[in-house]
Amino acid sequence: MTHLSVNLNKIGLLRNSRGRDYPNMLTMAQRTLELGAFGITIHPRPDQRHATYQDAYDLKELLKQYPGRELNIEGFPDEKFLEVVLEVEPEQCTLVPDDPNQLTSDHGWNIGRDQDALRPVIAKLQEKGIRVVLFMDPVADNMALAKSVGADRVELYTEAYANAYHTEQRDEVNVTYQEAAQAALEAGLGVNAGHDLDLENVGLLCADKRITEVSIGHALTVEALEFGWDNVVKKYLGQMA
Ligand SMILES: CC(=O)[C@@H](O)[C@H](O)COP(=O)(O)O
Ligand SMILES: NCC(=O)COP(=O)(O)O
Repeated sequence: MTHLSVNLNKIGLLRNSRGRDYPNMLTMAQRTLELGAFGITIHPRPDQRHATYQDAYDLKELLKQYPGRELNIEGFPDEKFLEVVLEVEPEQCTLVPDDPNQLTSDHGWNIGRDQDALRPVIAKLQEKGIRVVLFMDPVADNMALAKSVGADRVELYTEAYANAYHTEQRDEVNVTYQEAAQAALEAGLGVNAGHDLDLENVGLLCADKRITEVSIGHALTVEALEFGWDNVVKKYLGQMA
């Protein structure tokens, strides 16, 4: 079974849009873990508009109550990010080549260009026992390079797959991802996947069992609204009766 790590960035975004701690990140993480999710993912960006660095510390404390479950911290390895991750010691850290002001993640690493910067960062994280994942476009030929800089896993960036899912290109694009996953496995890497996965598209991607873990946040939050909205509106109408 593929592991599900629920990305709580959008809970952070909602919380940060008002001056109080609602929704509460830890409550939502606890509910998620109690429901059986394997892990919690956050992606604190430099402006902390989603998850904050403090969330990383708080979630690590919570995860101690759930042995065998994992905290995955994603982000660009700038000085502050690395300081936090090395202190928090999550089970997994996913390095993502985001610019500081990027709306959302939109490309994988160019390892040929960035290998000299990545190698020492990966080694430092691994010294703390942290599993290191590189966010990668689904290019089979680049998987051996990811292994050569020391990564433990890759995370395949799945926006292109999600975009193709409702088109005639779906199967062809899925094959591209499966080939990239197979190349990663053959290079000795584990395979994660994420970005724009949702209830409709995640099944096909994971069907061939090459993918160990998916992290899902944006669509999961929207789907929670979609599936919960009618119920809650009815409850309010009940209060007005
Ligand atoms: C690496 C990746 O694909 C995710 O971290 C994604 O960027 C989710 O973050 P947001 O929902 O905050 O854009
Ligand atoms: N690594 C991807 C992730 O954590 C969540 O991406 P999304 O589901 O918010 O697009």
